[in-house]
Amino acid sequence: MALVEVRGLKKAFKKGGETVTPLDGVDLDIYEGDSVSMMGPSGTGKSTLLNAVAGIDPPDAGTITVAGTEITSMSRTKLADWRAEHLGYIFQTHNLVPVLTAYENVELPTLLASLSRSERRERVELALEAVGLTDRADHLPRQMSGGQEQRVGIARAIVMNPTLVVADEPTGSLDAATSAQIQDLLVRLNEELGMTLLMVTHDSEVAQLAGRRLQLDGGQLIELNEPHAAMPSPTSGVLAA
Ligand SMILES: Nc1ncnc2c1ncn2[C@@H]1O[C@H](COP(=O)(O)OP(=O)(O)OP(=O)(O)O)[C@@H](O)[C@H]1O
Repeated sequence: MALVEVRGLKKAFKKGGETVTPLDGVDLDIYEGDSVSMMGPSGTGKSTLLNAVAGIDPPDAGTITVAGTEITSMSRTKLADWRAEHLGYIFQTHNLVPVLTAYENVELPTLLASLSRSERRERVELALEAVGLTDRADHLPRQMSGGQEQRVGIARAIVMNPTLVVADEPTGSLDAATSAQIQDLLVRLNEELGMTLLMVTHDSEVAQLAGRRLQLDGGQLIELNEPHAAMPSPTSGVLAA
C-alpha cells in the first residue's frame, strides 16, 4: 500500500469572471522512502496539489490518504493535529521567527506535542545536527546566512520525524552555491534518514535529484519516469515461484 494515496483530486478557483481548474481528477501514489519532484509551468497548480497533500487547503473533491488515514474527511482541528504530528513543510523562504534563536525556531513544533523537556531537547539537537548547525543553535536568524536560515527551516520541518516532508521551491530564493548545499541536504534527508519527500520546483537540476519526477499540466499529472513501474512484482514474471 502506498504511503500517500491521492484519488480523483479536484480543485477549482473563481478568478474574475472565469473558473480555473488547477487539479482536474489527479491520482497519485507515493511510497515510503520515495523522493518525488513536481514541475510544471507557472500557475498550473503545483502548490495547490502540495498544499492539499499537506492537509493545508482541502480539495473540492477526491480523497487523500496518508499512512492509512484519510485526511480529506478530517475536521480543521483534527487536521491541524495531524499536520503537527505527521507533516514537515519546507518553505521557499524559511519563515523563521526573527526574535527566536535557531534552537528555539526548531523547537516550536515540539511544543505542540506531549513530550518531556528532555525528549524535546533530544529531538531539537538531533535535527540541528542533521542539518549541520549544532554550533549555530544560539544564533538569531539575522546572524546567519541565507543557506543557514534555510537549514534551520529544514531542521524545523524534520524535528518531529514526520511521515511526509513536502517542500515548495526549497531552493527558489537561494544563490547557486547555497542551492547546491540545500540540494545535498535534501538528498541526505531521503537517502540517509529515509524521509519521504515531495517537492515542487522550477529548477530542473533540483527536480533531477528525485528518484521520481512528475509534471503537472492541464489539471493532470504526467510521470516523467516511472521507477516503480520498472520494478517486477514478486508475483509476476521470472520472480514468481
Ligand atoms: N486562493 C486562491 N484563490 C484564487 N485562485 C487561486 C488561489 N490559489 C491558487 N489560485 C490559482 O490557481 C492556479 C494554480 O495556482 P498554484 O499556485 O497552485 O500554481 P503553481 O503551479 O504552484 O504556480 P507557480 O509555479 O507560479 O508557483 C493559478 O491560476 C492561481 O492563480
